[in-house]
Amino acid sequence: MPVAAVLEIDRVSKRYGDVLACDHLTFGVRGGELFGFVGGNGAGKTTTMRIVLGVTAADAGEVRWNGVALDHSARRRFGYLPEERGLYPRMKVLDQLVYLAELHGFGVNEAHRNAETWIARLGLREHRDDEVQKLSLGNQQRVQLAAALVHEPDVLVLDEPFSGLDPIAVDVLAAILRERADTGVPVVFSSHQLDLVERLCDRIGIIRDGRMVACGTVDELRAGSGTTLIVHAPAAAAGWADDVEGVSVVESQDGRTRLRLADGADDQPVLAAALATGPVHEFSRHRPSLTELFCDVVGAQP
Ligand SMILES: Nc1ncnc2c1ncn2[C@@H]1O[C@H](COP(=O)(O)OP(=O)(O)OP(=O)(O)O)[C@@H](O)[C@H]1O
Repeated sequence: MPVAAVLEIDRVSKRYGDVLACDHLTFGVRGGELFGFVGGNGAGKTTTMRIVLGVTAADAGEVRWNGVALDHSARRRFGYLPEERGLYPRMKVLDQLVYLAELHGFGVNEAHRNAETWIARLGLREHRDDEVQKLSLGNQQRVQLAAALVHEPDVLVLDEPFSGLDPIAVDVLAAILRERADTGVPVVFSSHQLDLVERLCDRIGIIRDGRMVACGTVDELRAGSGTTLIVHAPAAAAGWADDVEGVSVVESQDGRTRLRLADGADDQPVLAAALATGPVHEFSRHRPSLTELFCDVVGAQP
């Protein structure tokens, strides 16, 4: 696979009646990268992934793989976990995975080998001869994941792959996705589990109303969010920081105040104002979590 392998979503738009599900949406996922695609309910994640896989047609824009607009044969090399899980309910797990690998051009022996490999990796050995419809939801999800992986795809696009998995399966899948990325595959997945996304992903894109509103590493997202200060001054009366230039109070409780420092503003006047109230037990800069960054970006007025 070329080093410059990249999946590009370029100014993709899609309208459903009054709803603009994707609005000139643009981002790229490089080979070897784990990319977390996050956004509130109805933000446009599933629509974007469907467009990437050709399940839904875009009104405008283009999706490219290695610089070339995607066509059917390129998409055959993609692994896709759709939101609407699409397995054959009465087919047995092993048969289903072998069948899917064969559909993607694998010979029968290789298809069997791959199917058995993913059945083992995803903890499905005891279910390999069960009908999919008889499995628990979490185990059906594991089969669906195996179905996305069984043909050794060049690109992975996974719509909420972690949903419904128990904590052990979450760890197994996290390791699998990292491993796939380490072989040069671009991996993009959506999730509402932001702690997991923060822990796992190299870069993250936050989508709101069909538009990419923040994209980068967690540190890059933090850099764009301004500085948060935590001050613990037990004797401070309410409103102690109101007259300090360049800060706004986010919340204040029991002498502990969280403040937002404007870009370029000096934090020392804040410390001086806090000391003027009495003892200061804590004065620190807070590194916001992805969940906090997400709430800032998604909760902000357009
Ligand atoms: N087939 C459709 N017909 C009409 N509207 C649609 C269709 N598919 C999606 N939409 C609308 O497009 C918008 C984006 O939906 P989408 O499913 O892409 O969001 P999402 O980010 O995946 O949300 P969630 O996190 O809830 O799964 C929503 O307002 C949704 O109602």
